Amino acid sequence: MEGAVLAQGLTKRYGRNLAVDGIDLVLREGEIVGLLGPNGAGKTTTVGMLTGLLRPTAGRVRICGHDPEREPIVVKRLIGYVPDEPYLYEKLTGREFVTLMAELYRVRGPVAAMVDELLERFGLREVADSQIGSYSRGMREKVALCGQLVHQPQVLFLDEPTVGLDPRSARLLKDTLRAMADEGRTVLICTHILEMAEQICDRVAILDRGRIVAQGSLEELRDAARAGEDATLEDVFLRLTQEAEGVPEA
Ligand SMILES: Nc1ncnc2c1ncn2[C@@H]1O[C@H](COP(=O)(O)OP(=O)(O)OP(=O)(O)O)[C@@H](O)[C@H]1O
Repeated sequence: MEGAVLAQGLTKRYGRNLAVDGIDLVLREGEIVGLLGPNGAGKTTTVGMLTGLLRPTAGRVRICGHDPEREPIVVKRLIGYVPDEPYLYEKLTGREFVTLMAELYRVRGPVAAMVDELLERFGLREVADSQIGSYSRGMREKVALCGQLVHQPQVLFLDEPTVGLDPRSARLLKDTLRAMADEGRTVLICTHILEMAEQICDRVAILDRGRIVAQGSLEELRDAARAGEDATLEDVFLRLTQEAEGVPEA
């Protein structure tokens, strides 16, 4: 079963630095998966390869059965990707930007109404006709997200999605992602915010120095880390990443 996202032996080497070291990952339809790991663990590099933006040194990627290297257009239509610092056109208004994204993705149907609905949902109606250059950090994140939701991607990749969001917007994002998953879509979230992963992810994979050191539901990770029932994801995360670094337990 290939799932919505498949990585097999996925590897990226930068010179002598093995940034991603042969990881295997399967994401199924309808699940929200968190990719967690300390700084420099290889999360962004992994997502770069899954989205076809970075060429793997070795290994195989499939998105809904398609190869991002051989079928880049097909794969780009299927996915959405919001990087941690999205590239935005400062001179465009929010409405123009999301409309442009809809056009690039050849969205059919009532595009203007779809764009309005997204901007409204993310509380951007009042700034919809202002230039993105004047937006706050959170507004920029939200408009970038709208630009990647307008074509209703089958798989959505988000890098550090809630960093600039206020609690209401973070909640809205979580509800939106859950609704997507309920429709059978797949979401991969790279995050440092363990609370967010705990609240929203069906499953997490913990990446450390380019390797997946554990993956599963929070309960499964608690078992893997031999942590007690009341252990938080933070406890589990610290224990697993410390073990991988050979740091003795306190
Ligand atoms: N373009 C590049 N050239 C050389 N090395 C790189 C490049 N991009 C990433 N790396 C290295 O690859 C490793 C993984 O980096 P990556 O950005 O994927 O980590 P990350 O888990 O996303 O980190 P963070 O949480 O800090 O964003 C790091 O050692 C980094 O220095």
